[in-house]
Amino acid sequence: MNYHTRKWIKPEDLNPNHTLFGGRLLQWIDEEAALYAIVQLETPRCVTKYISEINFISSAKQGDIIEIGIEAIDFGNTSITLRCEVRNMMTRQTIITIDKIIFVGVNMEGKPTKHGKTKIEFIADRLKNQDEDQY
Ligand SMILES: CC(=O)SCCNC(=O)CCNC(=O)[C@H](O)C(C)(C)COP(=O)(O)OP(=O)(O)OC[C@H]1O[C@@H](n2cnc3c(N)ncnc32)[C@H](O)[C@@H]1OP(=O)(O)O
Repeated sequence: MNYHTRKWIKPEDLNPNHTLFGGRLLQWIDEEAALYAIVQLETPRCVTKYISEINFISSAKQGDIIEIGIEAIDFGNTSITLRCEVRNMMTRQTIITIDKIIFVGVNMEGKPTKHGKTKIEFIADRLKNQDEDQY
């Protein structure tokens, strides 16, 4: 699991109960997962197809720092399945787990397109392969 993104909980992120608003967290997760899918599938056109059960385990309060973790668990023909875990860096508790977030790569008409990917790729390896192809 890669924890690429950290967020600092500010007043505008809170619910009336003064804890992190769930909708805000889901917005952050959807964007982070979309970016992950875009990088892995190497296409800027990825749409969220399916999000499995969402389990809010603990919360965060103003001033806390949280980190969003995403990993790819399956590659389909046109889809990629991700898993997500968010944790509170202050309390070290897990805030949320989502077992499946499925993105589909689409063409200009919004129709699913085959991506040809089968495993997680790292940008450094892609750059290395590009360099090797050049020389
Ligand atoms: C990042 C964002 O904010 S995106 C905004 C929110 N998302 C959207 O607006 C997407 C709206 N939905 C759509 O446009 C369409 O449903 C599409 C393009 C995603 C999929 O179209 P469909 O005709 O359902 O596609 P199709 O049946 O060919 O399935 C495509 C893939 O999705 C998977 N899929 C389809 N339905 C489901 C489902 N209910 N659950 C899980 N996976 C599914 C299929 O298994 C297939 O994956 P694979 O090719 O890897 O085997």
